[in-house]
Amino acid sequence: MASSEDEGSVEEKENSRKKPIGPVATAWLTFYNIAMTAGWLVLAIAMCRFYMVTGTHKGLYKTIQKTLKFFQTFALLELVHCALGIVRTSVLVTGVQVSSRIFMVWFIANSIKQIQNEESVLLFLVVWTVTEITRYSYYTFNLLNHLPYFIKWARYNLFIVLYPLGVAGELLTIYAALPYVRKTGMYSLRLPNKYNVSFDYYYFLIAVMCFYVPLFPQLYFHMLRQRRKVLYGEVFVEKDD
Ligand SMILES: CCCCCCCCCCCCC[C@@H](O)CC(=O)SCCNC(=O)CCNC(=O)[C@H](O)C(C)(C)COP(=O)(O)OP(=O)(O)OC[C@H]1O[C@@H](n2cnc3c(N)ncnc32)[C@H](O)[C@@H]1OP(=O)(O)O
Repeated sequence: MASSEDEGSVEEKENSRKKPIGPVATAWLTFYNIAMTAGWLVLAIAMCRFYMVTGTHKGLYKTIQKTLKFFQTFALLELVHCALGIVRTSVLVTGVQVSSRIFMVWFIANSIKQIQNEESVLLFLVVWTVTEITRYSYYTFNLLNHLPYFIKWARYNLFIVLYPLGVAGELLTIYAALPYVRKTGMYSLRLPNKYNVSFDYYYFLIAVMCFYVPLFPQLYFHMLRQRRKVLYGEVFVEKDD
């Protein structure tokens, strides 16, 4: 994940690392990004409609959960894209980002119905939706070589505010889930059992919250570096392992 500025680096060095992707990969990525933009747009419209009709966020998660689970799970393909080398992103950075989202959707929001109406759930839903519409439309227009500046600007500026807000929404939601998890002992394995293994989901969730402390800054600084590269043309050279 670590990358460093190399004083002697030149643009050719950076460009020489850019492997052109073939037409099949380009066609697939274009399809994937259009589908994801559309999916998150559908979610945005469903959220707005729900609020306009009911005047509250209560019940929103239940209404949009199928679409959310489908498109957020589909994002696992981003790991495949990195692993195949058809996008120039680190598997590690993408892995942390995607796994934390999948975890929030499947093991928190989907599993613990009691927290689905929390304001913090609404917060991360709105933040994710704005982020993903911007991000996937950026990738789409970029692949088509017709990138409007406002989308580029939004992709590399909005995250400055949205990332901390999204993280706050996720952490507050996990925090709200703790009492329920402790009371019910869900997903926990107590001794004695035939596997002779004990697992406490409550402490696991506390550990996950702690993982945000070292991992979130890595993602945030990764995005700040991308921002400087894309908006201001600064050249970074990845350290070879
Ligand atoms: C099991 C329990 C695990 C628990 C872990 C607990 C710890 C978790 C800590 C982390 C917390 C994260 C919280 C997070 O969920 C909160 C939010 O998301 S809030 C909303 C704000 N978020 C964001 O803005 C980030 C959104 N996500 C991303 O941007 C990416 O996922 C990320 C990997 C972070 C960065 O993307 P990337 O490295 O790809 O940067 P670029 O977009 O600049 O792209 C780099 C180059 O790759 C090309 N690319 C990438 N993807 C595509 C694609 N789909 N199609 C086409 N091209 C693609 C892109 O164009 C760039 O190419 P080039 O350099 O040639 O221009």
